[in-house]
Amino acid sequence: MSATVAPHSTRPRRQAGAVAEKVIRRFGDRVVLDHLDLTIADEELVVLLGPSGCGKSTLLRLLAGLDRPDGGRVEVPAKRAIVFQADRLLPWQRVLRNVTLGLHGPDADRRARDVLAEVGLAGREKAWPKELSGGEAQRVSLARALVSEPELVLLDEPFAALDAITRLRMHDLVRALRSKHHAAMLLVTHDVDEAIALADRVVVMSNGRISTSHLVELSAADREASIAREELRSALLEDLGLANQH
Ligand SMILES: Nc1ncnc2c1ncn2[C@@H]1O[C@H](COP(=O)(O)OP(=O)(O)OP(=O)(O)O)[C@@H](O)[C@H]1O
Repeated sequence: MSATVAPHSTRPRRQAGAVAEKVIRRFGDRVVLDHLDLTIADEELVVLLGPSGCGKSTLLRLLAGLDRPDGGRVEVPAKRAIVFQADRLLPWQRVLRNVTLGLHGPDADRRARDVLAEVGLAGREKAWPKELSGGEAQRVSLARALVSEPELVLLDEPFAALDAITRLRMHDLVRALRSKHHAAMLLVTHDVDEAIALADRVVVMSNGRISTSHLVELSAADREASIAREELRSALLEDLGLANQH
């Protein structure tokens, strides 16, 4: 079966933040993605959960354009950004240059400074990556992703290496950035609580496909504590085969 990867911008009208249709990805004999379908609406934040090794990063890499499917169709906007678990900053460049990397134009520095201020790092432009905490380094990674105003942001376990308090601060930051940047987002995590805290929709992957999809129509307060939250949490744990865990 042939595979296509089409940037939206070649089409007259954009349908959604991203579309994966009947996507297949094999590594040797192993079929990791098996006719997977997923649509992400404009400005929607979808969280992807699934057991280790089920193919979450493989899907993200396809949507980022870092890999190609063996079959099916991937339709994504031309402007995309990806943030990984490890910050991947260039150690020999200061914070500002790490953010302007790949940016062109006379206002690149100003835009980078603005986004650094948004992520709470005003005044740290001249710092070296080795001088940053883990949370600060991931803030720089977010700034680098957002500075080009992408229409799709892919986040592969971006907060997994951070301590619990820093992680909660990063959730606040993602919520604040969303209201300003209006990108569609797909965030991979192993953390059901993180999924409920952030998602418009949580999708669960198993056997190479999206097996379930849950809209999260909860207020900010209800995401913290409510019966609906606990019901969603139980449903997600069941989907993941972790129903006996609390
Ligand atoms: N380049 C590759 N070559 C061969 N096998 C690969 C390659 N990339 C991924 N795989 C395999 O595909 C499967 C899915 O990997 P992937 O990293 O997408 O899983 P994941 O769901 O993101 O896992 P985790 O939650 O542990 O990060 C794994 O069995 C992995 O070994």
